Amino acid sequence: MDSEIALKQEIAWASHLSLQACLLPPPRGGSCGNYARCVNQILQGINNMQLWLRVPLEKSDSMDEETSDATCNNLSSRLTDSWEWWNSFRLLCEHHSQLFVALDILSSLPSSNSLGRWFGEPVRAAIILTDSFLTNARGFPCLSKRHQKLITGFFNHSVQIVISGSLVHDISQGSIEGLPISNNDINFEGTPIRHPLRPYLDYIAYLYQRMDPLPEQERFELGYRDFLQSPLQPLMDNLEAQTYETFEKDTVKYSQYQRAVCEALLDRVPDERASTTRTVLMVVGAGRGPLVRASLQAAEETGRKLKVYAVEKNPNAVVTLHSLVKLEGWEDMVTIISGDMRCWDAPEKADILVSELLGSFGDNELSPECLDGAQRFLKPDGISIPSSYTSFIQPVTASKLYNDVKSHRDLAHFETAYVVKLHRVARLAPSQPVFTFNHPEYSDKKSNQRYKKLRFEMPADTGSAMVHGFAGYFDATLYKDVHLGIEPTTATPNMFSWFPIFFPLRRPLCVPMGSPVEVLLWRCCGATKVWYEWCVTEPSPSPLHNSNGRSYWVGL
Ligand SMILES: C[S@@+](CC[C@H](N)C(=O)[O-])C[C@H]1O[C@@H](n2cnc3c(N)ncnc32)[C@H](O)[C@@H]1O
Repeated sequence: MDSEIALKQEIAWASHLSLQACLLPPPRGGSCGNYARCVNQILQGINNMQLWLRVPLEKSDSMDEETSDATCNNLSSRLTDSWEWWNSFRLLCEHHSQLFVALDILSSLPSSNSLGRWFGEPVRAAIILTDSFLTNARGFPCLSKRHQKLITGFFNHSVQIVISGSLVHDISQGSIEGLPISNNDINFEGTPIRHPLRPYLDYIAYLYQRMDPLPEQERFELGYRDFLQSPLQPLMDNLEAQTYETFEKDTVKYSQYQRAVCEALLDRVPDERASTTRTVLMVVGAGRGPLVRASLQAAEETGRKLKVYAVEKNPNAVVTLHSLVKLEGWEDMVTIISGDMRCWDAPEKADILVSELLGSFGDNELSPECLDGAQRFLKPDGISIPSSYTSFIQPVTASKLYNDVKSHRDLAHFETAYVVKLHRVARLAPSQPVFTFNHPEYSDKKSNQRYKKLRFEMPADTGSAMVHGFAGYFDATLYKDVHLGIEPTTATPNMFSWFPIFFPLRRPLCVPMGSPVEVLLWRCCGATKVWYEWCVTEPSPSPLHNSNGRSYWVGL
């Protein structure tokens, strides 16, 4: 019962001071269920108060103690890792969005995979005990390489660092001398004073200062981290000027396209015919013209002659496209077509078809359906850039995303795929390919419907984990060896046009250590829409998500 009394005292103190957060000591010898019940009452009773549950980053003796509570008894016999304790606790609190974790960092650390799980959990603070510090050659505190890496990871995830314990390093000789003295080190009489734990703080500050600054693009994207966005619908909707403007800033994407067009032109037109052959290239879904520019630059670079058709269905973008062609003096080379590529009656056939109709999950902006229409006017031996694209998924812990979806309190939001700059997530297993589309595709049996069953095995030393959904990516082959994509292991460096996609699960899936995760995904096509359905079958079945596209679909 000690811990319950401590808990009540802590809460009383915190609410008296109108604190926003309160750090809960772990229950010692008390009842786990009763403790959770108490926390639930507080979470319900005090609006907006955050409760930070203190969990050791190791197996803790307190967890093995006999308790009177059945839940806790079962728990203690099963527990091999403190994540399980936290998990049981948050299940008892129904994934409450105000319940957070403060991790006690001890001198030994679990494996990297085991640690990695915490980056998808709501960790607010890391409490480093002074006896976890090592001693460097000069007698000062320092941390092991693994601890340093962990702390840097916490900095990257805005986890507050707390130093706790007593001074266990004898640094009397070098205390003040040689170290900068801040105003906080001087008392009102001007005499230098130091907090006894100051050497530990200095070391943590040193680790922070040593970190590489965020690249400019990452800084720009800070506000998008873990923020759920609805995917674009460039076929059904007309994109706004601002959206095109953002696309056009991504020079990496266009230089990959330029490289692909260069290689295609060189393959298609040998040097001896370069001055006599004019290649017909069609940019389908030209937007405001960046791929037209990249194609013309490729022609100049390779010394090939080009005739370009720019097909675009968004009338607003077509206006800008006309201005661009006039401004650049491309009138003799570029013909603008205002209309939908699926029903355009082309006056001639194309040697090369260039498009960028890709979503975060590759086919989710309906590139397959659009290019099916466009391949009618590609020569039988013509080239499509991209020539193929594949989607990928992997299971993730993402408690913040789960709570954000849950906050809408409806089914539809749990059956929607979101575009999101993933940050506070733990990627639990390597990603695997889902659906592939090739272009052109002349097969009689051609269908854009797909079905895939995937089985993910988490590394054995991860332990148990919580899956809140699946992160999705794509990789596209533009032409031969030129690719672009966002799949984490092969992602095109410095390209920022796409964030990953996230398929949530209605009920978070608890995966026991060593159990595989089996997931089924469908791409379904109707007369007016395309949609995905998904479910999990192992370790325990989930409901089928988005049956018949009832919650989320992409309009044709
Ligand atoms: C993702 S944007 C790419 C725009 C531009 N190519 C770029 O890279 O910046 C896709 C463009 O294709 C256009 N689009 C989509 N489906 C189309 C269709 N069926 N026919 C013509 N244009 C289409 C959209 O209006 C949009 O401008």
